[in-house]
This record gives sequence, structure tokens and C-alpha cells, in this order.
Amino acid sequence: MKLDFDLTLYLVTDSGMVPAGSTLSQIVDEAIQGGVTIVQLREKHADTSDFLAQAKLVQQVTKRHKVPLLINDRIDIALAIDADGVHIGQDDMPLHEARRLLGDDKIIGVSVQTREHAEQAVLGGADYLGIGACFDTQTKELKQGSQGPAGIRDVWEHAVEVSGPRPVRAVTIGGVNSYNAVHVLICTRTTRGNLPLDGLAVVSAIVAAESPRNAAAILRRQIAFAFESAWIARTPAARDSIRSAIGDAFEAARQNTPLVQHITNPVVINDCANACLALGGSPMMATDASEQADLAPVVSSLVINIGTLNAWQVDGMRAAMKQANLRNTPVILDPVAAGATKYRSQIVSEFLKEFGVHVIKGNAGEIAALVGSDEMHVRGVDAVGCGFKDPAGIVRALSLKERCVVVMTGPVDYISDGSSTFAVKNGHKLQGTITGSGCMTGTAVGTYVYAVAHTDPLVGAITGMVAINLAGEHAAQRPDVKGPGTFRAAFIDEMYNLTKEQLLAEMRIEQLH
Ligand SMILES: Cc1ncc(COP(=O)(O)OP(=O)(O)O)c(N)n1
Ligand SMILES: Cc1ncsc1CCOP(=O)(O)O
Repeated sequence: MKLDFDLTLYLVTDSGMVPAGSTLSQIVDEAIQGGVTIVQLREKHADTSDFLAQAKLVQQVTKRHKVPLLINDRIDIALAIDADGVHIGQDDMPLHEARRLLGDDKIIGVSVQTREHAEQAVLGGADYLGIGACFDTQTKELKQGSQGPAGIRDVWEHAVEVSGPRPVRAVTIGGVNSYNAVHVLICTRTTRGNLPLDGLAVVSAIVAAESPRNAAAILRRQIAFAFESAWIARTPAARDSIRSAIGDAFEAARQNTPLVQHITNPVVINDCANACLALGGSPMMATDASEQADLAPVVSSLVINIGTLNAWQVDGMRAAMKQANLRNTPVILDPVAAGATKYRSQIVSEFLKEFGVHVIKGNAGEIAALVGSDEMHVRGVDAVGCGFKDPAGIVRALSLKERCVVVMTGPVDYISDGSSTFAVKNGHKLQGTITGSGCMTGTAVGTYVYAVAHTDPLVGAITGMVAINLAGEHAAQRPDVKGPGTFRAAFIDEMYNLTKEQLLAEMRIEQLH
């Protein structure tokens, strides 16, 4: 009978990474103690006798822990030590030959890079798939480059589709570590059925770690978190009570004073900091990469705004998002003028590939650029065009593509988590006459999303949009407001003065999906 196996945390070894004074068997032992559930011995440069000797040593450890041991590429070594199975690539022995030699009781995993590979492996009876490479890696030269979580999802969805009622099992590999583990597992969930991969395969994140045991334990914690999370709100039935949830999120910010760390542009930095304070948050505007790790433990949410990009700021953004992802702190991305220049488009797509983002907030032109629509465009930082035929469908499509909440600002704001979509109809046209009002909506979302990020990021995003737009309406009605200059000051005052009762009484929201 085939051994039962658990792919949750899959260690693939590389003896070239073993630090002086340690052995591969010690690393495997520690890693299993930390939470590794399956091991593959991968020796790309060893001759047969060394590979065999290493396999026997590692097998002593895996047997002691009752964890399956698979052999990379070499069926002969697997047969010689009676390993639990093999992992084969596209250039290795064909699956049917490996199965003939090993029999039905052994585990055979197959590396796949494309939908076609996945289909062949599933139909050929592979026990699991290793889909890669997810990200670039130092561990091996990639012939085809990395696909990112969205590319892995595409292959995984096809594998699930062709496998019938009992989906094949699968992991992804390549550049996976504790910083990106949650992002990878959430972003690769199938669109239909929300089915996650079975686990993650790593080499350097454990073998080259200072403590393989700690590295494995942190990875297990992140994987458990990802299995419990979904980017879609887990309480769709609670839509009826959305108003009270918005009221609660509003109050939570006033009570808990979330620390909203911004890396934003100098044009709006002062307005965003004041808006954050007025709404009940505590603003932090620390941009340097070198301080992000120290700050991360106290950050409630992170707002990344690419308004005035430069290489130094981008380094700070990468460092901040990496730390936020490790702590599962909500990240709000404002892709200012995405699509206006190649540089911005390239940075935004790098960010969305490499990092987990909980909310994307943009104007219609920016959202069009991210979703690949030519109905709207950006001119400078403004959206131009006749508008989308189906704006709610556009935000939902981007939400499903990126697996996060999407907010599209405009005369009506549209907000979706890929399942539920809302229109927020509050706001005043004077908001469009001052610079930074869009950036301040990012701050507002950041201020409210933290409290509900892991259960209902949609509610946090709607709360931010309702609060800022109501402040705009209240400011515009004041007799002392004569135009943009006086509106700017009154806008901050009215954020400060807004009450939960006003919010509940005056919000104009409509559910569209
Ligand atoms: C779990 C897992 N997935 C993929 C691979 C890559 O295998 P392959 O394509 O055969 O490349 P090499 O490992 O031989 O370099 C893997 N080893 N494990
Ligand atoms: C074996 C393999 N196959 C695709 S990427 C890769 C190496 C992954 O190594 P790391 O986890 O260190 O990036």
C-alpha cells in the first residue's frame, strides 16, 4: 500500500548549502523537528556512491521521524535504499517507466512548468506535482524563468480541472520563504472552488538558514495562517449587517489608534499624516529600507503609494512589504499613475508578483492599467476616458486576478473582494480640486482595514471610503469653505469631527454583487 504523505512543508535538500561544521543529516533532523513533513534528497553533483551513502544517512533520520524520503531524479538510488518514492523532472525518466520500475506503492512526484505538463502528469498517474518556478532562485538556473504566484495558479487550476473529482496534490517551489509563503498560498488558490495548493517546497529557506528548525517552524506557522485565510471575506452572509460592521471598524480605529506606516510621496505626506491623525490613527512616514524591520512589530497597517517613485524609495517599499508580509500586517497599495510610464507599470507588477497586498486603491485609469482594459487611461495622475461600461465588473475582475480587495475611486467608488462588490455614493466634487485627496483615501483605508483585515478586509476598505467621503460632504457644506484652499483645512477638521452616528445615518452604499 502507498505510504500516506503530507506535502504541507516539503524540504528539498542541497548539500552544497550545508554550512561548515554541520551535516545534511543534522539539517534534515532539525528541519523535521521544526515541522517539515516530507523530504527529497537532491544531489545534483554527487557521484553514485556518494549519493547512495548520503541517502542511507538521511534515511536513518527520516525513518526515525516517520517522514517520507523521496529521491530526486535517480530511480536506481531509490530502489537501492527502498526509499518511499522519487521526484522526477521533465528531462528525467518518463513517468510510466518510473512507475513500471517502482510499482504502485511508491510515491512519484513530477515537476511541471506548464498546463500541458500538468495534464500529462495527472493523466499519467503522478502522485503529486511540483509546480515551478514560483520566484527567481539562487539555488538553480531556471531555463524558463519564474512564473509568479498567478502563473502557478494557472497551471494548478488546469491540473485540478483535468484530475476529476479527486484533485491531484501539488506544491510550488522556487524562491519560497517565510516572507512570501502566505502570499503564495493565497494567490495560488483556484478561482473556482478556492482550492489551495497542498503545501510549499523549499531548499535554501531551510538548508541555508541559521537555524533550520526555527526556519521550518516559522514556515509552518505561515502555511497554517494561509490555509485559514482567504482573500474573500469569510462572512458573506453577514452582508446584511455590513452597516454595523462598518460602524464597528470606524470605532475600532478611534479606540485602538492603529499605527499606519506610510511610504508615500512628498506632495501629500503632510496631508496624509494629518488625515490619519484626524481619523483616529497614528501616522508614521518612515521611508528608509534599513528601519523597516525594527518598525514592523508595531505597525498596524502599511500604505505604499508610488506617487513620486525613485530607486531609494522602492528599496524602502520592498523592505516594508517584506516585513509586513512576514507579520501578516495589511498592505494597501496605491498604484499612482500606473500605466503612465513603463517604470511605474514594471514596479507595480513586480510588487504584485512578489508581495502580498490586501487592498489595491486606484482611480479608474490606474485600475484599467492593472486589469489590462483600454476603456480608461491615465494622463499624469488623472484618469481619462469615457468611463467603464461595467465598473463593478472591472473591480471584481482585478480583485480575482490579484486576490485582494480592490477600491476604484471616482464620483462613485467601487469596492470588491471578488465575491461581494459595493458602490459608495458619498463624496463631494471639491475633493477632486485638492491634491492628495486620492492619497488620503489610501490613508483612510489603511486606518480602518487593520482591525478587520484577516476576517473582512472589504469592510475596512468600505469604512475608509465612507468616512473620507462624508468628511468631504461635511466640509463642502461649511459656510467658511470658499474653494480648494479653505476646503483642504475643513476636510481634515471634518474627518476629525465625524461621529459613528453620522456615519451610520449618512452612508450611501449599495451592494452590486
Ligand atoms: C517538489 C519539487 N518540485 C520541483 C522540483 C524540480 O525538479 P526538476 O525539474 O527535476 O529539477 P531538479 O530538481 O532536478 O533540478 C523538485 N526537485 N522538487
Ligand atoms: C529545485 C527547484 N526547481 C525549481 S526552483 C528549484 C530550487 C528552489 O530552491 P529555493 O527554495 O532555494 O529557491
